[in-house]
Amino acid sequence: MLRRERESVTVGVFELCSRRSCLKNSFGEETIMMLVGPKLVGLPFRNMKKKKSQAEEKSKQKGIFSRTAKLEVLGEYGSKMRTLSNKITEILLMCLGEDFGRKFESEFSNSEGYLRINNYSSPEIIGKDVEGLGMHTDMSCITIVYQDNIGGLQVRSKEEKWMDINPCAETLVVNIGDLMQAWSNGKLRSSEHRVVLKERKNRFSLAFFWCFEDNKVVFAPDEVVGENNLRAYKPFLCADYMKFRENSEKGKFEKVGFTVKDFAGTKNESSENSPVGRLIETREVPV
Ligand SMILES: O=C(O)CCC(=O)C(=O)O
Ligand SMILES: [Fe+2]
Repeated sequence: MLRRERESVTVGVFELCSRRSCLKNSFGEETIMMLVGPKLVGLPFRNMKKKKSQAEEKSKQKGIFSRTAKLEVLGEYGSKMRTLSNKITEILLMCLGEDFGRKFESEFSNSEGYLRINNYSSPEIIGKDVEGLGMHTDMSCITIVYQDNIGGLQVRSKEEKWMDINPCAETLVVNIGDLMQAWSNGKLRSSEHRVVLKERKNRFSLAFFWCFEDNKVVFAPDEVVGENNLRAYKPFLCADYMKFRENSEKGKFEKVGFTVKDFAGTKNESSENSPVGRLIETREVPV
């Protein structure tokens, strides 16, 4: 374990986010359209009591989660995701350098998880590239995605080709997000991905975003940058990057002008070609 287990957690608000007009949630009930971004669509998995009642109240008003049981199942799922996120982070740190797990675990010890239910309603027309979720990078350190068996998640390769990440039983997809890209000085690359709807069926996924706390200053430690590398990102406050992305409609899906590189890049890109990045940016992890 990377760090002490946090207090147990129960609840979050789980809402739809999609560029399309998806109006039902995965339970077939009314769903609120929300802007993309973990901070806008979910509550962190903590401060449970107060947040839980707020969430239930809000859910009742909107006709979502009429039964507490659903919240509890999702809460349990979120709790497992927290544990898994810690383990994955530890492995990533180990990939970056010897003993980095022990040295830098504290940097991630106040991270928070946000869970989002994505419900893509069946497209009216199907074509090659009907996007349920346009190309984007996640703002998180890492994201753990569960997708149902419909398929459609794609990741963009270095050669700018879309590759299918096919659903696979008992398998989760792990994406590196922008915060980790900045913290690792570009050694771990935030994956560009999207969802295309290829079938006239509802598609459902759960995305768990593991993010630094709002007031964390994101800054790659010298050892992570490495003696012979230049620093690729200026230090920035996590919350400021979230705002940068969320405050702009374009920032949610447009790659150009709205990446962490645009926000905090120093134009020193030498370390961005590190072999580590592309190899572990997206990987399926059996659980
Ligand atoms: O629906 C999916 O498979 C991926 C969702 C996603 O990329 C996101 O919510 O950021
Ligand atoms: Fe994503």
